[in-house]
Amino acid sequence: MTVTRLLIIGPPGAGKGTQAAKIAEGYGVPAISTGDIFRANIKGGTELGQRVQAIIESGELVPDSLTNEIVEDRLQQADAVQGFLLDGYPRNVEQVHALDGMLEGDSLDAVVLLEADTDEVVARLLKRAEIEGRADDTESVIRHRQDVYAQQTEPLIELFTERGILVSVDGLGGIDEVAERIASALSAKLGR
Ligand SMILES: Nc1ncnc2c1ncn2[C@@H]1O[C@H](COP(=O)(O)OP(=O)(O)O)[C@@H](O)[C@H]1O
Repeated sequence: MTVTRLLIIGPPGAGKGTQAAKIAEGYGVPAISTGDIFRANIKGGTELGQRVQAIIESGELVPDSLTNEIVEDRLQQADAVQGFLLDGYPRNVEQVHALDGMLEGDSLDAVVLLEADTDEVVARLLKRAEIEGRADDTESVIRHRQDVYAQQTEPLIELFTERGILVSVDGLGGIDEVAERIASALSAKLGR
């Protein structure tokens, strides 16, 4: 059995969620989004949802201990044995180390960096806010999420480059155009 372990990273609004679903389908693995897990819990009014709601609405990161625990549980579910595509996790160096521990010596096969220019992504997110009404899609929270990304998540680019698994893709363009770019860059990297 070929196990495919992937990660997609990029600034808020780069289109990770949309592309994550397509990549996951292509490789026959589940797309696991920490943001989606948190939002589902907020919507469902669970204890976890209540704990994270204010944090997410402010654009801060949920504490690592809590986030790591959620991902560890999710990776133990049956559908993740053949691999997975992580979206939105790990998001800082501490979470990378936690994930390394969860994988017990196995490693990610590739990390897709979806590149997007700040002004472009702010415009996209404000447009999405009108349609989906995500509570963290106001302009000031969007700007804050971008600062958090620059400070905490951007350092991972160098880390994954050093590991030789980073694949950078230009996120500008139509959904299908970007999806094709990712698919060809990934298959070149993975050889499948
Ligand atoms: N790995 C994570 N660690 C901590 N907080 C997270 C993580 N993933 C998601 N979150 C929380 O959920 C929010 C939304 O994340 P996400 O859905 O990935 O959207 P985006 O990347 O567009 O900001 C983040 O701003 C953060 O508060």
